[in-house]
Amino acid sequence: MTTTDDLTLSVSDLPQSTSDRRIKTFRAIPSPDTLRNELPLTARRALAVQRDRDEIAAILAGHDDRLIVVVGPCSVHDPVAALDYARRLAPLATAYADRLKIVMRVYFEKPRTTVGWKGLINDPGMDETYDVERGLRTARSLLLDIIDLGLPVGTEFLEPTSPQYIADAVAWGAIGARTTESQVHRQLASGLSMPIGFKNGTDGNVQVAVDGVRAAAAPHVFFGVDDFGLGAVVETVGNTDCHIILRGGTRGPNYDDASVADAITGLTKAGLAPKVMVDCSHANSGKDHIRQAEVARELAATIRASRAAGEEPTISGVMLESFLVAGAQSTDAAPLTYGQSVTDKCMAWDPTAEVLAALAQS
Ligand SMILES: O=C[C@H](O)[C@H](O)COP(=O)(O)O
Ligand SMILES: C=C(OP(=O)(O)O)C(=O)O
Repeated sequence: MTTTDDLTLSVSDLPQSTSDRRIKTFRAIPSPDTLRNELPLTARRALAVQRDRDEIAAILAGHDDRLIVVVGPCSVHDPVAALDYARRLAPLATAYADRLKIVMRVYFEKPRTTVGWKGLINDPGMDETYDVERGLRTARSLLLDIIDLGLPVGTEFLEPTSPQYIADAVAWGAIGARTTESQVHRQLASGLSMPIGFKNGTDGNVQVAVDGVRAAAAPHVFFGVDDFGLGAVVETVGNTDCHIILRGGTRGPNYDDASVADAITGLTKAGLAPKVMVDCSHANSGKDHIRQAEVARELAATIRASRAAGEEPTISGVMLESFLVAGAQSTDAAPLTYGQSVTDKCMAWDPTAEVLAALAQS
C-alpha cells in the first residue's frame, strides 16, 4: 500500500515486498474435512477408538491394572510393511488383552535434532518431493487399516495443524522430548481427544514433562485452523488424561527405581497421578535396539516385584521401538530392506514377541 508520505520516495528507493522473502511456495492441500470424508472413520471404527482411549485413560488413572505397551516402528515409511507388522501384533494384543493394553506405534512425523527426513506425512517418497497431500492420505488410510485389525494406534503429534487430518483415528498420542516444553504443543495437547504422554526433555529434565501435563490439563485459546482449513481461534477445555514418559537424557537412562521414584515425587507435588510410562528406547537404551529388550525385562521384573509386595506398580506403560527387521538403514539405501527402520534402530519381531510375553507375565 502506498501512502502520501511514500510519494517523496524515488522509484529506485522503493523496496521489494517485505513479506515472504524466504518462502519459495505455498501449496494448497485438501481441508481436514475433505480428507476425513474421503477416508471416513465410520461408526464402528469410532466406537473402537473411543473404547481404546477410555481403557488407556483408566489405566493411567489407576482404575485398571493392566500395562499399556506402545510398540511399533520408530517411524512409518512403508505402509505395506507397517500393516504387515500390525497383522503380527494384532493376535498378541488379543492374546494378552487381560494383562496388556497393546497400542501400535504408528509415527508419521519425526522431530529431528537438526535436519533429516521428517516422516511420511512430510515426504512420503523420502525423495525430497514433499508430497504432503499424498502423505496425509497414506497416513490416514493406514490408520484405518490398522484399526480394522483391532489394534489401537498411537502417534506423535508434531505439526500443530496436522492432527485435524488424523487425530479422530488415534487412541493415544505423544509430545516428543524436543517439543515437550513448547507452548504450542501443550496447547495442542489441551485440545486433543485422546490421552497424551509428554516425554522428558532430551537433557533428562523430567520437570518440563510434568509442567507439560499440567499445562495441557488447562483450557487454552490459540491460533489454529478449523475443519475446513480456515485460520481460526481455537478454544480448548483442557486434557486431563495426560501423563509423563521417561525416555532418559544426555546424562543417561532414567528408568531405574530411584529415577522413577523422583519422577513420582514430582508428579505428586504437582497434584498429578503417580504413574509413568517408560520408553525403553532412546536414551534409556543408548539407542541400542538389543539393549531395549534388556530394559523391558528389567521393567517387567520391577513391576512383578511391586505386585509381589502388594503394591500398585507406578509404571503404567512401556514403549518399545520395534519393526520386522532389527536395526536401521539410511533413507537412501538402495534397495531398502523391507521392514527395517529408516530412523532409530528397532528391535526385530521375534525379540519383540518375547518381550511382550515377559511383560504379560509381569
Ligand atoms: O525417535 C527418533 C529420533 O530419535 C528423533 O526423531 C531424533 O532423531 P535425530 O537425532 O536422528 O534427528
Ligand atoms: C522422537 C521420539 O522420541 P523422543 O522425543 O523421546 O526423542 C520418538 O519416540 O519417536
